[in-house]
Amino acid sequence: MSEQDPLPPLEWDPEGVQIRGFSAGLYQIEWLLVTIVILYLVVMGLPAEGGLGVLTATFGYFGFSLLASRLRFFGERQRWLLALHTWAMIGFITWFLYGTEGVTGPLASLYLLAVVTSALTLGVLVTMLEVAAIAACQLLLLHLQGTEILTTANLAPVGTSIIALLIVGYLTAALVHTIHLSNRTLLKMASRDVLTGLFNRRAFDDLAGPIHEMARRSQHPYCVVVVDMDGLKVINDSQGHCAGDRAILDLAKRLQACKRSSDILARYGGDEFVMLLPETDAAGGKKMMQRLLDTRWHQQQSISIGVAAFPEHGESFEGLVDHADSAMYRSKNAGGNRVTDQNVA
Ligand SMILES: Nc1nc2c(ncn2[C@@H]2O[C@H](COP(=O)(O)OP(=O)(O)OP(=O)(O)O)[C@@H](O)[C@H]2O)c(=O)[nH]1
Repeated sequence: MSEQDPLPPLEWDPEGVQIRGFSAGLYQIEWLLVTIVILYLVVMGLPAEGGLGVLTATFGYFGFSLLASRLRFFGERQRWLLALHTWAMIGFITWFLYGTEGVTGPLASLYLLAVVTSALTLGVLVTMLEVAAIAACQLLLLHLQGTEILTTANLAPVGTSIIALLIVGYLTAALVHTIHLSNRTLLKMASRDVLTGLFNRRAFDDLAGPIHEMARRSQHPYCVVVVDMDGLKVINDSQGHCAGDRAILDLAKRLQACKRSSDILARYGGDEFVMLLPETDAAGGKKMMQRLLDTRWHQQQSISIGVAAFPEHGESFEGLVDHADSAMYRSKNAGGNRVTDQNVA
């Protein structure tokens, strides 16, 4: 609804967005892995024993990563697809090390690629489990090379590399977690009004979009209500801005208390509030706002209210907000403290 991007929509999930974005770019890490492996084979030559197996595994892995990057069947469970990629990476690296120089070779650090991929997307716990799996793979490699694994001297290189993987994995995952938290805080700040804590105008427009779409498809009604305080300037001028702020806060609380949980309430600006009432026609919206006007509080603080409903007063959301706004001004011009709908001439 709102044209003023680039703020993300309210239902924006920074973690989900990051995972989807990372999945789309994952092939770059896998191609880096394959490129390093191929460069190694070009420089060092194919191992005399099992060279064909190493080459087949390399191209097999390359084919897998190409295929897996096209997979979409995991849908929302994109995490599992990412986990599958990292397991395949660990499996391939282990196989490659087995066919070449084993855990003591320079390419043992390739496990870092799998650990960083996991830490960026799958969280601390899964990453630590993957490091444990890598430790098991390294011990298996030592064993397959015929090395006695239960000696301190032989375990030391594996221990050193596992500690490095643990540190990198843990710190990366912790950093990503902090970034998600700050993204959430920023999103909250960008979508809330500072004084009342209600949604701001942009957030309201974003939330209204899907509700309008659903109502349009099902032809179910919804109602837009514009509420404006009467005489806030007088309060500000006579009692000061703090009193004006208190009056705005008070109204926000009352509107909050009168709405249903599915209704959306926002501060549209200044002393103007807007509500969206799903599954409510104009008569229902008017009745609800009249109940609010009938409470004792409004004998002290006057408000003007305008109501417009979909589909009876218009087919576009923006049009309905305009209609509710004009209806609100008609309430104000008629003396305030009343609710008017779009039908009133
Ligand atoms: N205290 C306070 N005042 C605000 C805030 N936002 C806007 N205002 C002031 O509220 C006043 C609104 O003025 P108007 O739009 O004329 O509204 P009004 O005085 O309620 O008059 P009518 O709407 O015609 O009844 C302006 O003086 C704004 O500066 C706010 O957050 N706090």
